[in-house]
Amino acid sequence: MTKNNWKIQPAEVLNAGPVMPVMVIQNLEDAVPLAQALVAGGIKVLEITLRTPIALDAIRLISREVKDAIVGAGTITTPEQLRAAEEAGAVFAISPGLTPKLLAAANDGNIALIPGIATLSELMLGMEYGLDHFKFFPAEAAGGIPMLKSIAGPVPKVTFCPTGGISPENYNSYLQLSNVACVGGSWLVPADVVKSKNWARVTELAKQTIDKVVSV
Ligand SMILES: O=C(O)C(=O)C[C@H](O)[C@H](O)COP(=O)(O)O
Repeated sequence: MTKNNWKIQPAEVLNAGPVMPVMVIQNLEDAVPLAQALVAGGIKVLEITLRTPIALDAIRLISREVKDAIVGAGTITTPEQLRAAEEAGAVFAISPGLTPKLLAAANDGNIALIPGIATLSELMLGMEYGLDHFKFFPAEAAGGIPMLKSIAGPVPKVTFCPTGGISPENYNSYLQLSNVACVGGSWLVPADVVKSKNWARVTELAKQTIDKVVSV
């Protein structure tokens, strides 16, 4: 489903690569080098969570300076945050869940919303607002692969980005599923690696992860 007012469609975001890093940026000075390191490793789509006070500034900087990145804001739970993310330059927003208010605000706004669902009823509510791409969160805790397979029975035409508990051990199993386009996770940006500003390691980890994707 295409929404003409959105700068980019959810399908494009979820199909731009197999993995989406969930970034928690503590220091603004890390924002651009971290994003560049991920892009150098082959990752285009970045989710910058609004979990830190400088997150919006980080989105602003990365959108301006890392041209090859598709920059999104994560942890969006309110219409106000959605508008702030758009104002900062994000082209999409990801949320851990959904509410009618958030869905309505997204329909009126200019950036794509990829809301989180963990139940069929939440999924059906999102579909009522015209969406067909969702985050499945928290993936492992909410039923993991068996849950996604079960959803594909009654609702086969919806695509997911499972996030929450995804790891180097299980990401390929998720990527094999018919209703999964990509997976998200913080494992791609380990806090200690960022803290030590080891950007080469960030690039290496991204490359290794993409290289090990088993094509379906
Ligand atoms: O902050 C948000 O917007 C979230 O919805 C949560 C994150 O996507 C998960 O916390 C990532 O999960 P892990 O990869 O298991 O660390």
